[in-house]
Amino acid sequence: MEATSTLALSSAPAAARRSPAKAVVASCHLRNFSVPAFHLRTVRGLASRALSSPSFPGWRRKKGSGLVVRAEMFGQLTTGLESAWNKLRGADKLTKDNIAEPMRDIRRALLEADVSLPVVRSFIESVTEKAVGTDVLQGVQPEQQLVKVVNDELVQLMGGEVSDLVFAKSGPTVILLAGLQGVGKTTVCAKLAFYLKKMGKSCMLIAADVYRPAAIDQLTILGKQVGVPVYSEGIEEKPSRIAKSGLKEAKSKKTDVVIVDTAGRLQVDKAMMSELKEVKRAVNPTEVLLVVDAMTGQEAASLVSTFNAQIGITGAILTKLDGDSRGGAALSIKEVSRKPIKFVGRGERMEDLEPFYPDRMAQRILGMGDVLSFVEKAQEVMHQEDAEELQKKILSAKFNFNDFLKQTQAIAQMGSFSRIIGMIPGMNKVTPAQIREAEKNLKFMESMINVMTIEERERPEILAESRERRRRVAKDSGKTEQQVGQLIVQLFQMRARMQKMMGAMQGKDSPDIEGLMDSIKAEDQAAAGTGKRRKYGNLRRRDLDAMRGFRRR
Ligand SMILES: Nc1nc2c(ncn2[C@@H]2O[C@H](COP(=O)(O)OP(=O)(O)OP(=O)(O)O)[C@@H](O)[C@H]2O)c(=O)[nH]1
Repeated sequence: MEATSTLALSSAPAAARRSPAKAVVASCHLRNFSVPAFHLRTVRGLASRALSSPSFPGWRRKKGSGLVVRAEMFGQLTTGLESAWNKLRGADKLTKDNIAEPMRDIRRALLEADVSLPVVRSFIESVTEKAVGTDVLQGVQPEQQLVKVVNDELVQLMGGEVSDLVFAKSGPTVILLAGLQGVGKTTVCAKLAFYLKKMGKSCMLIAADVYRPAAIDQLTILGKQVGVPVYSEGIEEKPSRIAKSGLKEAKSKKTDVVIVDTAGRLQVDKAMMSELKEVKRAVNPTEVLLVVDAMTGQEAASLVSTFNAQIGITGAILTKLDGDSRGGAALSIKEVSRKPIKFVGRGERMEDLEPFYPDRMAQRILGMGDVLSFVEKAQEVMHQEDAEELQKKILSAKFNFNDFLKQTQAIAQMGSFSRIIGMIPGMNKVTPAQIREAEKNLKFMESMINVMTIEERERPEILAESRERRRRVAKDSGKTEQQVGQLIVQLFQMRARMQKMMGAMQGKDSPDIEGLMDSIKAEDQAAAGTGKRRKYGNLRRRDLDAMRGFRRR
């Protein structure tokens, strides 16, 4: 990684505290990712939506106050590492003496994250050696230099490069999945098929878990859900025979990829291993992937070693990363077993399986978000035309409730809020409680939008001007008139913010929304029964003008 990118990365969290959306864009630019401009706008739009939401108190707290809450995924490790950087504040270069204490913090943070001891030892050794031996670059703070060394070493520790699935040169690619009970094997079968389908591959699932009848039903249901055929012969036949016959059928149907689900056990035992060996012999898989649960920490890494020694595997799939606040498994698997993590599961939904990118993971561990995954998710759910249309609307101050709903749905399709937030630099410190609150708030807003007429959604001005309409929306959605009023103000605030950002990005003068904010605050405190209040309900003339696209500014 170049020095400039380190600087960009290091400054991203600070910038994000001021403006997460800007930081996302800046990170993309500075790090020289070839992200198309309209996607950047989409990202900015999504981020600004979040910014405008009243549900992120941490994002709009007063100037100078810090975010004080912990990250969800890998939060413990991120916080531990932060204390290491802080110890170097004020130093002018990295020396053996001044990095001793930060290195102790890093060591402690890694051990607390359940990274295996030999891995921690060699990591600390290597970071120390590289940090002390490096000349501090002009304009780079020593703590930033250390962050860079730690980042590079974390990437190496997790395998350096992304490890892609290998496909057979001819005939179906066979992926054999193994793993202990309950780690998420059956779910991964379907998630993987869903992922491969998106790549344009045809798939078939083979139900070779004959010990748990429910596993066959579960696979059949999930197969239907993702639109992939499931081959099964019930529980009487031997798994190796089922796998062989399934493969024969897949060949006859010219299926690209066959995924074999096998039985799990509570712990490693001889019977499971010999059965797996038999299935492996029967289908000669291209990939043998061990599914492990991230929450088991370094235990997952030793399981990968054991399975590799006994049956020979090609890689691991790490599930339940969404519930793992420590990170020991992700950091130990490659180093301990020499086998790469190929995919990670980050939730229960079919779309919650992603390739494992060591560099992105390192950035998340360092609290710098995962801009690329965020952009990719946005690209998946936002079509180019939608993004361009949205941009036009933002520029002409026509962003309406339909766009609001569309974006809310796009965000929902991107996965849970916590995942999205975790991907934005500097935003990994939003608490789960704040995220839940945000989700609740969106639902609350949606319920009011759902009862609006088509015209009202398209032209929110008519709602702002008619107290009758607001009353009706309030009544139909079971909310108060004031809540409907607030929602309308919020939409216009959003317009204002988006325009402001667009203006800033294009070097134009940006409209001042502070006035609008003040008037809203004043409105909240205004006594009922004033002339203006009677005319516009709880909205004022100044708000309305601001809403109509800053006509008077
Ligand atoms: N939060 C979360 N839950 C997951 C993930 N992957 C799987 N699960 C859940 O874990 C539970 C067990 O998953 P299964 O797919 O049934 O596990 P299995 O390994 O096939 O279990 P056996 O067939 O008993 O060996 C289910 O409730 C899944 O929804 C993940 O990445 N995140």
